[in-house]
Amino acid sequence: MKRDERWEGVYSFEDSPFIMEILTELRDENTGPIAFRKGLVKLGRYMAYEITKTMATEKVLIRTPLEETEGIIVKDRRNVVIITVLRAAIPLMEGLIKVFEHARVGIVSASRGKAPKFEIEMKYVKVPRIKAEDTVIIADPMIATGSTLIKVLGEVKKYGKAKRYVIVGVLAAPEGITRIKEAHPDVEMFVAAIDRELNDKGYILPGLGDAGDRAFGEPVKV
Ligand SMILES: O=P(O)(O)OC[C@H]1O[C@H](OP(=O)(O)OP(=O)(O)O)[C@H](O)[C@@H]1O
Ligand SMILES: O=c1cc[nH]c(=O)[nH]1
Ligand SMILES: [Mg+2]
Repeated sequence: MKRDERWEGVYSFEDSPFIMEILTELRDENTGPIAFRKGLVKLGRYMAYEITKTMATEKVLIRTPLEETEGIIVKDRRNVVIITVLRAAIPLMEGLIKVFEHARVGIVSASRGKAPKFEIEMKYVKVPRIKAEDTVIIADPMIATGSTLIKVLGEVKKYGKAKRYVIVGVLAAPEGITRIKEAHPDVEMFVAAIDRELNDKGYILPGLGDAGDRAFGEPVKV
């Protein structure tokens, strides 16, 4: 895990060869939907494992079959709310919940309109009560202009004040990170990698394309 000095509380996993190998497969245009979804699940799992290193632990006394000894529990692992941003976060959430198996889960739909406005349509919001001891993990693989997550965070914060707000993503553009940190300075961000820039259609470069379409197929209008 590597802190990015351009912002407070922003981390990438560019120092992890294994996470970078999974990301390489996701970026590759020859990777089909089955491997793409599996890659997102894997990234969710391994990034969640890394994030447990930032969580509070507590000493516990237990007995082995032979004697008493001291161990630990990752206390905050038990107080997690995962917010899944439809569509592309579904496989990422599947990976995250393997590590945060106690998590309550909120589902939020968000669909980004076209450039230059990138208006976010949010029709479906089902979020559990958020408590003071909770770590709220907002899962969205792609952080491009940041508009989606700014809106999602604004909505999620209505459900109670958490101990931590943590975004988990795959790729982020610098523009999006800056906008999110300006709107929500209390948010931490963990992404596999921070890419170069956005193109004029709001896609991350070099990126991996449209994560939702690559995972689930391109939707059509009827
Ligand atoms: O940072 P932003 O500029 O807001 O863009 C990021 C959002 O765009 C994609 O969702 P999209 O609207 O394509 O929906 P989908 O997941 O259903 O494809 C992606 O999954 C993010 O949620
Ligand atoms: O590059 C991008 C930007 C937004 N959403 C995506 O799925 N990909
Ligand atoms: Mg999409």
